Amino acid sequence: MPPFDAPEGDPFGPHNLPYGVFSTPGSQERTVGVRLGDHVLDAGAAAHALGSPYASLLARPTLNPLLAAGRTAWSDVRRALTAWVTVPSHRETLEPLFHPLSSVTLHLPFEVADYVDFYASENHARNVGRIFRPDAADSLTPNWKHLPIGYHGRAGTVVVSGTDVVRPSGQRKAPTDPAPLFGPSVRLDIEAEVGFVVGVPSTRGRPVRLADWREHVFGVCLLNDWSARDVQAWEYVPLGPFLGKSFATSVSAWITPLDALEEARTAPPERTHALLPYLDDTGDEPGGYDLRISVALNGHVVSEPPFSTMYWTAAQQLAHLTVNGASLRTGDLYGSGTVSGPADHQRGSLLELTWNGRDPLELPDGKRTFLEDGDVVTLSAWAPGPDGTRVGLGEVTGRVVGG
Ligand SMILES: O=C(O)/C=C/C(=O)CC(=O)CC(=O)O
Ligand SMILES: [Ca+2]
Ligand SMILES: [Mg+2]
Repeated sequence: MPPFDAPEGDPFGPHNLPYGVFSTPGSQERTVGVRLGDHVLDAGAAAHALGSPYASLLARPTLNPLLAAGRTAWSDVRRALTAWVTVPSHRETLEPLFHPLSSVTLHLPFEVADYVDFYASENHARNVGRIFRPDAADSLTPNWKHLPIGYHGRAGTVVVSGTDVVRPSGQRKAPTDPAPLFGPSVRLDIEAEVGFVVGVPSTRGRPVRLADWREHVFGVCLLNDWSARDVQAWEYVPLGPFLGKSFATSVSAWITPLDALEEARTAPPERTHALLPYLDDTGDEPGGYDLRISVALNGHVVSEPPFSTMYWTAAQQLAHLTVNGASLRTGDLYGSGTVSGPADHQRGSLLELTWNGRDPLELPDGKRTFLEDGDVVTLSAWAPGPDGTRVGLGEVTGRVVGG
């Protein structure tokens, strides 16, 4: 077992070091782990063994204490971890604390406090507008370029990658149906998104400024916002998504710290409308991220959405989320919104990829419009890292089971 020798070019090399929570076979005990190659380092045990002051943040069953500790602690812990896994003299001490990934169970890495989901891809918003509101003069609603649209979701149904998703039941009514029907959704869909994990709380009544985003947000995960399109289309006017999106939201088991994504920072698309001062990022450091997402359905890649095309940045989303004085809590999670690029094969939902079922996908195992029971959806992603490396963002996967 060579845990210190993640092969050259491994997207989970020492330049990455994402955090998760794991347990080993036969043990109920969960603890914070850090991924290196295809191994997990028991971070709390490593801190103890090396006499590090960070043991109290890492020997915990969730990431919440580390999240709450703030940016200086985040950077210090990351620097320490980098040294632990790269300095040869630690090898003997740490070797027994590495576990093969295949031997551990990965858990939901943090206690999710509040969950918000945005709608920040212009390509996605225009596609959905055309599909859901074909008679509207503009595919974007009048507010879209002035504020990052979002809704508050259901934190208690956020599940970790690998958790089965039970097909939801609900009301639906197609325009041609004389009355609403009730039953299992017949338009179950995915949404490929990036999730942002809040570490440091904010004070009620005090909005978080754009410039302070990094003091609050710890890192990113991959997120699949499972959506029942038939339920959504019937229920969403006038208050927005409700039961069509609250039954399950899957997140990846690994949280990549922002510090691992420095090389991936990129400018967002040019703004076409002047922004109010609290959202105006003109002249700021680049607020976008170059994350390359891949969507696989039953093992076949059906889409490759580029996160760099997102119109609203995560900093603008947090500024907007708190501008009314709403406070943040450790463990708050917000989704970027479905990531769709301009090209057909860059769309982040089956709604768009099949144009609401009109144009089925041709897969080796048959045609597909929306999800069928037994289907497995896997989102994965990587970002450019230092010196031509890749930073792996892991994956979020889930299988649909009959309701
Ligand atoms: O435009 C609508 O009525 C609905 C849009 C969505 O379903 C999108 C959504 O959940 C937000 C997103 O992921 O972009
Ligand atoms: Ca969504
Ligand atoms: Mg959801």
